[in-house]
Amino acid sequence: MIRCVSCGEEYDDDEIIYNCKKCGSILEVVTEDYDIPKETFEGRRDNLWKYKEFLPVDADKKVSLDEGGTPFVPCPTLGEELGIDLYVKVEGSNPTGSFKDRGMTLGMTKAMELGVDTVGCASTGNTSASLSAYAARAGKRCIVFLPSGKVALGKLAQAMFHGAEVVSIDGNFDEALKAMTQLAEEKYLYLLNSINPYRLEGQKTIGYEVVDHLGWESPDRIVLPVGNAGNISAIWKGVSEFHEAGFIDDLPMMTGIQAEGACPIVNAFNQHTMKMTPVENPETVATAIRIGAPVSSIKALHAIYDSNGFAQTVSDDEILAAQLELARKEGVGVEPASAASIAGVKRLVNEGEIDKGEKVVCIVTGHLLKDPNTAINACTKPKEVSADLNKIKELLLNK
Ligand SMILES: Cc1ncc(COP(=O)(O)O)c(C=O)c1O
Ligand SMILES: N[C@@H](CCOP(=O)(O)O)C(=O)O
Repeated sequence: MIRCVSCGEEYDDDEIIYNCKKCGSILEVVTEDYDIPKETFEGRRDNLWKYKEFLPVDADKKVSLDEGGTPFVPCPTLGEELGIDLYVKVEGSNPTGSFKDRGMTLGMTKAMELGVDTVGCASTGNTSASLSAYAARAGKRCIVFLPSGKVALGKLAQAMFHGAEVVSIDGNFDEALKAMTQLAEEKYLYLLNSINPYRLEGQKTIGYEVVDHLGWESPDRIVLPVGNAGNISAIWKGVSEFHEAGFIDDLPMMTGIQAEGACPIVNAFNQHTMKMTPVENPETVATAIRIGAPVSSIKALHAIYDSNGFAQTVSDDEILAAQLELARKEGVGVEPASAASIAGVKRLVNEGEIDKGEKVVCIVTGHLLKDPNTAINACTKPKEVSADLNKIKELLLNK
């Protein structure tokens, strides 16, 4: 069953619907059976289908590239510097290099169940990269709208290479999503942005995996970048479900980080309101979260308020510095948006919002190679030398 998060109106699973017909708000899938012992998952392969009893599609008919089961990596150097117990959940290790694959395996499996022939999305890059791969796997037509000139190279290459029909929109992501949503409402295609509640059912497994990694305990805090605001909502749903099922006693403080130039959720949080006012011209180096009107703002703000969490901005300089630091001190390569989580943790520790000794899990959402241009621009150019050993030694000595 699907339910409106605002008025509670209920809809059947086989109805293709993105907003409540009664009040216009967004929808969620209702998990009905919590009577499953956690031992059920023991000995299963480490991917998100390990938790199939909590997923609202038929796992035997899944469209899958073996997503989920991503590395959970301690960060002792950064953690010690900050005085916290820090971990990163490396979502760049998913098949197309971002957490979106978790959503797409669910979304595409649902698309097959519904019998649709065309799928689509608007994207700042990763959603389109993922959808195009899963559509190729499922043999479906795929249409993606991208904001012209604002998509990182790796992501654009993926969407094109997997055979999506890529349309470059002369406008920002929010405008592209509006146009794509209208197409979906006219039943031209099945929309697989995160307004689709089945997408988020896949992404909630990040929350499942974090507590599973920690030996069925909740961390004190989960920190992640927020753009269209689906992921923070999904992870909160995941940990809340495992709490409801009795697998964990506590819940994490959900902490969302946005770039200073694209921070409608942080603005709402600072005003203690549920009302998100869109940012007209969002701008940030972290193109993945260059979003001014997040569709899941209601769910995200609930996640933050209900978990006693926090929302914080970081500057582009802080994002780029954190990206480099994570790569050089811990060996973990992530794209700029993902590094916003680390930049946010640093700020919140310095401001005393995160306590010393807290167990903090940052969700690093996408791989470094998604945005090679930004990575290369952050480094000094390689030195050039002929293949002469003496010259090479001289160069290395004059480091
Ligand atoms: C790498 C990356 N990180 C973070 C986000 C933000 O996630 P959400 O839109 O679910 O808030 C996105 C896309 O939106 C992304 O591609
Ligand atoms: N960063 C996203 C923006 C769209 O988010 P979605 O979760 O609603 O699909 C992207 O990669 O396109």
